[in-house]
Amino acid sequence: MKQLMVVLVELLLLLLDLTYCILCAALQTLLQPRLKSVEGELCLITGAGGALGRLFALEFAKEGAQLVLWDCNAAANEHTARLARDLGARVHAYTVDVSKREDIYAAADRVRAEAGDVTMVVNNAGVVAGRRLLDCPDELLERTLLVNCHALFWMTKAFLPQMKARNHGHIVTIASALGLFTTSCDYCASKFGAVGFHESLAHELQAENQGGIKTTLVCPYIVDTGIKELRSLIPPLEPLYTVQQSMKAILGEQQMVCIPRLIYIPFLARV
Ligand SMILES: NC(=O)C1=CN([C@@H]2O[C@H](COP(=O)(O)OP(=O)(O)OC[C@H]3O[C@@H](n4cnc5c(N)ncnc54)[C@H](OP(=O)(O)O)[C@@H]3O)[C@@H](O)[C@H]2O)C=CC1
Ligand SMILES: CC1=C(/C=C/C(C)=C/C=C/C(C)=C/C=O)C(C)(C)CCC1
Repeated sequence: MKQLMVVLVELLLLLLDLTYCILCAALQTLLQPRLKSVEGELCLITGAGGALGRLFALEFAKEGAQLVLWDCNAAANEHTARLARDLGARVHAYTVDVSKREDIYAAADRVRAEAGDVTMVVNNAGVVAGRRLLDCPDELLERTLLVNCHALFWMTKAFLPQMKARNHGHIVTIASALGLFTTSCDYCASKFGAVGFHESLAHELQAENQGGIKTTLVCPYIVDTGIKELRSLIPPLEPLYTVQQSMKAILGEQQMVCIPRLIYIPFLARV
């Protein structure tokens, strides 16, 4: 009799466990945003030879997008291109220094002629000087602002007109948690600029009824990509996890994503 009771209780627990799992799965499915398809989209990624840029390229390739890869590091960019082609993607790779406005415009013209109209831009290229203000050469400080912030203006001016003509496109800004609160001078200034740029662009598109053009802001905590200037006591994020979370936000056409969610705390405290 006692043994039968034990078996019954165990069966009941198993049933409860199963119900809980089914409810969780159903809730997750219901709450998950619909993810759009990027099959056939022409997706340009800057800094595609770097750690996150390469992973973005491979994720977009898996999703069926055609790729335009930009990086100032030709060898690293070509390596990403090869990996993406191995996944079956059509890839155009260009060596471009996005700190130079005229280089961006010239490369954009080449892309239009050789690959067609870009429908998605992932502004991912980024640098950091990582020195205290008074110890840092002016050129290094300037470079951070040019690559992380000014380039967003020129990239958008180069590719937004064709998106507007079709009211279709997506502009992604890879900023940083350091675009929401401060630690290092040049990097934070540039990433605050990136966040401000993203927010203003989103407002401008909304005011112009260009609802078909989406914008997504990505603000990750430190990622384990080897940028030695970005260190903290708390362990860094895994690059693949960071990119997969970003992809969910991009394909879900989310306005913004903080990775991890804890980063929303300083963001909300800002208001
Ligand atoms: N790693 C981190 O902890 C975090 C990174 N981010 C942001 O994510 C983005 C990607 O970072 P991550 O992958 O770690 O960085 P990486 O340094 O690994 O990659 C950046 C890539 O951009 C290239 N690049 C640098 N300057 C230029 C330029 N002027 N023109 C074209 N390409 C350029 C780099 O080339 P080269 O190697 O030759 O310099 C490199 O290939 C950046 O915007 C960064 O600020 C945000 C939060 C945390
Ligand atoms: C404020 C804050 C945090 C610290 C964040 C830090 C230190 C972020 C550094 C980010 C960097 C260096 C990004 C590079 O692009 C925690 C611990 C997540 C908890 C939530 C509040």
